[in-house]
Amino acid sequence: MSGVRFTVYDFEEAARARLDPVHVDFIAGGARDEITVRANEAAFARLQLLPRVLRGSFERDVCVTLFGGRASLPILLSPTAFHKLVDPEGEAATARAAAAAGAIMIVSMASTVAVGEVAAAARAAAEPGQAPPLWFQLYLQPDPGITEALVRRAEEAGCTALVVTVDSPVLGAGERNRRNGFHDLPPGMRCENLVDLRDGERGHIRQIAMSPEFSWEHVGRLRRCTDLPVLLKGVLHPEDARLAVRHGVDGLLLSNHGGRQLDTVPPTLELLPELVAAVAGRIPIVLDGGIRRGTDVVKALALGAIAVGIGRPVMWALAEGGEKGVRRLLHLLWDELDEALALCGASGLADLTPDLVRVPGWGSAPGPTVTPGADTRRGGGIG
Ligand SMILES: Cc1cc2nc3c(=O)[nH]c(=O)nc-3n(C[C@H](O)[C@H](O)[C@H](O)COP(=O)(O)O)c2cc1C
Ligand SMILES: O=C(O)C(=O)c1ccccc1
Repeated sequence: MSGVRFTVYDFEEAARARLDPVHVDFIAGGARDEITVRANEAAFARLQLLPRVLRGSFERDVCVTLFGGRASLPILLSPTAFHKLVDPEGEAATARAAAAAGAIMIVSMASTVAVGEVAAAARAAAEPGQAPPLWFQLYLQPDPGITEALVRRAEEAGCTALVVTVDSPVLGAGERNRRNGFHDLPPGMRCENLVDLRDGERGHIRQIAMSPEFSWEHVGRLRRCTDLPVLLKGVLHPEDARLAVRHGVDGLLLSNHGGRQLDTVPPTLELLPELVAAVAGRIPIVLDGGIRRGTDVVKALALGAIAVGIGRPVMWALAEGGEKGVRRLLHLLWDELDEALALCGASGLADLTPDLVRVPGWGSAPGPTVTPGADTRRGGGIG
């Protein structure tokens, strides 16, 4: 049905050929001039890799443990809404592919399959007892009862972490959708996690409330209402990262929403060193935005991310070939990552250190935390 896909970009091309252009715009689009959308990918292209040689990296391992859960690769499926738009099985197909690959999937609050069903699909696709962790993303809701009900649904489904998206006090990313008149899910699809939580508005794209009313107090409240690890998605300012730690947040998903919220914010990769310095090892940082290659993963991990997330590539792969498409995508990225490790002389993710990346020209490793040349003596010198 589908041809060989050699790169993430092949999935995008195939998906574009297959999808309604309105849905292509929904997926590809970003806020306003889409400056941040472009900047995310460009930041990875700009950074250079400086590999080590002769490090005996015949056996390589890219497994990662996050909040006690193990994944076969440090690439998470970032939360994306509306998978049924591109595949009839929607998030269930995505979850089967993620589970088969041993990848952590973050189920969107705006999923078109209920989180309990997504979890069941993941369990069914994994080796017995081997289902990789499933996390749940949510937007705080003005009615605290709705927020709590969502948390309970995620817990009951067996999700092992909550990801609270805090970059959406209002919904961004509107212009392409407005131009296209894309405001509603088509008939037969709806945000299944919200069903029965409130009346009316079902199937409407805005049935999820986004509100600028929230403050750190609400994060504290959520923190107290669950034992699950809580991550914040969309913290960009280092001062907010410090506040997150102070409010008992367990991790950050450093994200600019794929350039879909505030336009002209910096690419996430460029913010990573500052945020790593701000949290100072107290909580892990996952980064998303613009990851398209194994070398992109290497760069993010070298600069201190524990793992990365992918958003659009998952949508493209699901559109291209359903469950199998997402499986192929994850296999392809795993393969690229493994190759990049080998070429960098790394045997594992711990070998990915800041000295492996450089800014062009005369640069040393980027970011304020890194002293030029500081890592060159790692593992002992020859003298
Ligand atoms: C079609 C689409 C839907 C998204 N839906 C959500 C969502 O429901 N919740 C959320 O927190 N982020 C959402 N995001 C943002 C992603 O989680 C992620 O931050 C972003 O896509 C990463 O950038 P990338 O697409 O370059 O990989 C969405 C992104 C896209 C492209
Ligand atoms: O499109 C998005 O980026 C997004 O986050 C979203 C959230 C809820 C419903 C639809 C899309």
